[in-house]
Amino acid sequence: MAAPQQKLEADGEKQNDGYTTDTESLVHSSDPLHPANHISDLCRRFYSLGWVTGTGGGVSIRHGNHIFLAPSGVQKEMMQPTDMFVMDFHTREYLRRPRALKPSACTPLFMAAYTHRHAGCCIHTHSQWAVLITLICEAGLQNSAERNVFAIKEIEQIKGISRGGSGSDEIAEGGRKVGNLGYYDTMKIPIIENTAHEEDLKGALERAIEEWPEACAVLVRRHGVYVWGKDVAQAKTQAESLDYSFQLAVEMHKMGMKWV
Ligand SMILES: CSCCC(=O)C(=O)COP(=O)(O)O
Ligand SMILES: [Zn+2]
Repeated sequence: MAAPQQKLEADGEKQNDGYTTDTESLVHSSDPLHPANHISDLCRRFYSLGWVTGTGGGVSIRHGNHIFLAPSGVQKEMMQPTDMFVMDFHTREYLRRPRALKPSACTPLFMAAYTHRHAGCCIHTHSQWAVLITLICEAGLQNSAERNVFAIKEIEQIKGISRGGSGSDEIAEGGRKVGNLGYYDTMKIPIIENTAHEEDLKGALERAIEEWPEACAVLVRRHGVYVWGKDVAQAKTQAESLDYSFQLAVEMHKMGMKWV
């Protein structure tokens, strides 16, 4: 006869560790592209790029109506699939909450990208290139319109950036252009001011998303960048293309060259 704990597990009933055996299937998969596995893998890769060091930054994936989120304040490159939180997109209720962990403080920001841009993935980096470019814009540009946006053109890598924010639609609403930026287009990424607590960035990030409908990212001064895409591949391509552009602009600035 099964012991009481085994009986509960067999029935998928609520255990005293905060989640049911049913919810465990949300994070167990042999598929490396399953969101729980994918987030763990991406964070290890992003750690080596300096994007998620010292527990900062992170990645979230939307899979149907399930939002996969990492825990807060943990070493992101050490995470396991079983550390993931899973939230229902519509009810905002957690379907799975690992015991003794808190969901990422970036959760309201990731949710803004899912809600307002129909994103499938959102990446938050603490890349030093992102931080430096916000400082250069702050220090070098007197005009507030220029101070609060990073703009660059005639750099091949901006072809990795979608014209339409998330790039989720073949024909964008409101007559917006589709596809990726061209060599002679100008890529513009808004910059918002940092706040004492990550979650307090939500209002400014939502305003920037509304004001810049073609932007696929928002820079946060002295902090990093939030980048999204219609799926993981697009979010990752855009995060890489942006980081390349930030680094290039910083190096150009050091050589006294202008990037626009
Ligand atoms: C040194 S990390 C400070 C918090 C932060 O900016 C961040 O991106 C990480 O938040 P999380 O809650 O996901 O650890
Ligand atoms: Zn952060």
